[in-house]
Amino acid sequence: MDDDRRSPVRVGDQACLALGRRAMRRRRRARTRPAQAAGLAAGTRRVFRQLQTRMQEDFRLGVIALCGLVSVAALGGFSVYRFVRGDIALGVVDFALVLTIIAAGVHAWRSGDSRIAGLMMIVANTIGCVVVAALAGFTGLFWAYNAVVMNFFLGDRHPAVFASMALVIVIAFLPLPGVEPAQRLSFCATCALVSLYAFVFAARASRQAVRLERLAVRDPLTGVRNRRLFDLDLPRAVHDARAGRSTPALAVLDLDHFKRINDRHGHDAGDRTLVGFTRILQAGLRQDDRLYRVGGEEFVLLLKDVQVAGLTVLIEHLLTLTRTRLRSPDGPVTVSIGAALLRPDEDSSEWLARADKAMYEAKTRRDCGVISG
Ligand SMILES: Nc1nc2c(ncn2[C@@H]2O[C@H](COP(=O)(O)OP(=O)(O)OP(=O)(O)O)[C@@H](O)[C@H]2O)c(=O)[nH]1
Repeated sequence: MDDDRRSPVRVGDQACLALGRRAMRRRRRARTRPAQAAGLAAGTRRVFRQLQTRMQEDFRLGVIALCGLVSVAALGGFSVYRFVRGDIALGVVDFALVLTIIAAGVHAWRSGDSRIAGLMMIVANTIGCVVVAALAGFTGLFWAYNAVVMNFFLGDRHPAVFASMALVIVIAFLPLPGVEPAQRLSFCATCALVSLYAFVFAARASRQAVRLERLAVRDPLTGVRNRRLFDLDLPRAVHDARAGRSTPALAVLDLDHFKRINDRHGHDAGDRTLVGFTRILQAGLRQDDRLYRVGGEEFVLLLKDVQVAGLTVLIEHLLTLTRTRLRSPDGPVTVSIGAALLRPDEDSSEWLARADKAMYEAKTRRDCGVISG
């Protein structure tokens, strides 16, 4: 009885000891693990995080990456299989497709231009399908269904429709080894139908995606970019500046005595003033300048390429535009602006804090701009 009661404890003890020994071994290994390995793991995690973020932001890049990976694995496998079986020509085609998909993926990742990469994959898919059908005959035709569906997600609808039509027409007339006319007809009809369904689905999905994207990044009242997008764009601007691609500046704009408009004339009058303000600002900005609403009556301008002189002129211009054009039921409205050019050694939050501080300095006088030194 005693033994029975003690035995689970003993087993537990042994298990604990074993766990303890394992933990000690792990700790010892961890102590001796070279710092390089830790650095490599951190680097890999960083790349995965970057990949995840970019794929979430760019729908097409996500499709290219995921479909690309699956296609590379599948076609790579087929390529090896074909070489082993002695189908050198088909093996070469599959291998060329794998290389094109990798090249397209790398291009999309490096340049951020997923459109060209998608187009490259559409062209490769279509030509690949035709060549495979011409070489393999009936069995080669099945790859076309894959390709036509993928095309609608890899690129815009127009090139995808064009590629699908071209594929069906070419297959309809191409001499194919061992393919009966009825099989060919059946393939062309089903492939055209699959393309049509893919087109309808892709068109709806892309409309929804655009709508959702707009809802996610735009301020519903004024239609300008929102705080969420600003939080994403700000570190990107710092990154671009570090890479030597731009000399950016930030300007924080805060309407003066805005509460008074709300209090005296109601919230709707305040809303109309905010909308009017954004219209006026947008009229005075360059195409590359980005305007965000980050709070109630607080806006931020992210300017891509600017120097102190240009920034001074722009701020003067915006102060004048607002003072002379923005009207509320309470009379003319003014704005206070604080700005800061990015310093080489600061991060995004330090940069924003400097621009914010400059705005609070401007607020002491109102209808005024201050550029952080
Ligand atoms: N109409 C309207 N008012 C808003 C909105 N968001 C915030 N507010 C109001 O904006 C006002 C901001 O007031 P304060 O921060 O005191 O600023 P202010 O009156 O402009 O004062 P100064 O900035 O010091 O000149 C508050 O009354 C908020 O209720 C909005 O979307 N619409």
